[in-house]
Amino acid sequence: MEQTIASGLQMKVVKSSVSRNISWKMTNSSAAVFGANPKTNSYSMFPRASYISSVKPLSCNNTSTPSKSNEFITREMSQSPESKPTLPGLPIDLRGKRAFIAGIADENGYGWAIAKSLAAAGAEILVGTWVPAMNIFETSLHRGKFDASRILPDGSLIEITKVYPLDAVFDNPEDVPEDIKANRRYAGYSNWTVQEVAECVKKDFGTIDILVHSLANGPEVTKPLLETSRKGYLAALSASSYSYVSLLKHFVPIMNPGKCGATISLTHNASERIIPGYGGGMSSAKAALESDTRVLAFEAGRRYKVRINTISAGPLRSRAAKAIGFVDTMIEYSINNAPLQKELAADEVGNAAAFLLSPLSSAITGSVVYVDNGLNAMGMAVDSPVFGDNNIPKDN
Ligand SMILES: NC(=O)c1ccc[n+]([C@@H]2O[C@H](COP(=O)([O-])OP(=O)(O)OC[C@H]3O[C@@H](n4cnc5c(N)ncnc54)[C@H](O)[C@@H]3O)[C@@H](O)[C@H]2O)c1
Repeated sequence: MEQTIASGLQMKVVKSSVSRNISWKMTNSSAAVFGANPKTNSYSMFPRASYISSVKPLSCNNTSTPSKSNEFITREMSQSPESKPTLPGLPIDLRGKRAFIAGIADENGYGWAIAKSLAAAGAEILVGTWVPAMNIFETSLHRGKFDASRILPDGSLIEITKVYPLDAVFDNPEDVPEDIKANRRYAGYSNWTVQEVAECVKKDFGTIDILVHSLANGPEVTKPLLETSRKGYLAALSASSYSYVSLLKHFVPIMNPGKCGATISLTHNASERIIPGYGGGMSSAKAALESDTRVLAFEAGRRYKVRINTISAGPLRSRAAKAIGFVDTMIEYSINNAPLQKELAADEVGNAAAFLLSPLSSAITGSVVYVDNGLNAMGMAVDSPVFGDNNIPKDN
């Protein structure tokens, strides 16, 4: 029996009448595979050596028909170098696309990981860096401090075409107060309000295809909401939510529409669940960001054919997260309680972002996409000491 399971891909199903096992054999060569590499437990969106010459389902002793053929394919990859691809597979191909990523100031955050995934898929990378962090970021980049983290899956180093100074709290020069103008950390930089940065990008490159908002700031994040000042609360919303509205307002008009005109932001589950310690109005800011994602998806979709999504990411030891003060505990909590018991890697968020910013997700907009090992789906902390030795199933 032969079945076509993907465009042009032919698969031969050989059924043994004795064992009822089913083996799958690729005819007409092989397929590029996305997902986890079973040997290294790492994740990749790149075909590399992921070509199949012969595929068997892992455990189908008691089944007569395979239910998830793609899963079988992904798990049992033959990495034989002799295997030659004759079909292109299903790549995340962003060659010829230009991305602007707001919110990179070092190699440890989600913005950097997203930049790497987009670059690995072929996109040109422009970066917006918070003005006070600009000097240290550019210096470190040029001195090679990030070189070890610049390596892409094919061995090349990510190239950032241009870094723009940006302060996403200010829309245009008229908004900038005197104390900021006089601040020595802003001295020497110009054109860093959102409107000016968009104008500079337009002048330098004409258009972009992809916009990433990977920034947040809550000056009173360590304070409980009940103790947060009005000023602190509004500052959190200004830097972490309205900044996305402002970026879209100024950048969407220079975005190429269609399947690749896409933007994402990064949110946190504190928007919809109580996360004690994520204070200072930051939970409110993430709730606003998620609500805005839906409204903006409608407006930008109708007017500009641009897609707007947000990734609700699990905990990562970024500079911003360390400022909150308990990110290690959050990581441990997630490992103990999430369906997938592993530490979330930044590139898992980067790869999900690349998908959401690629034509492969051309019908997804207005969505909150969870990339958190499934923690958001839990309704109970299975490691709670109140359960003691009671019969709570913690795993299978
Ligand atoms: N790290 C986590 O555990 C986690 C979890 C879920 C969501 N997120 C979100 O991911 C996004 C990226 O954060 P991260 O954790 O990777 O930390 P990060 O420190 O790498 O990124 C935050 C960036 O925001 C920039 N920034 C702050 N104020 C700014 C301003 N006014 N204008 C321009 N840039 C400004 C900082 O310079 C920094 O580069 C944020 O939206 C954050 O809330 C993080």
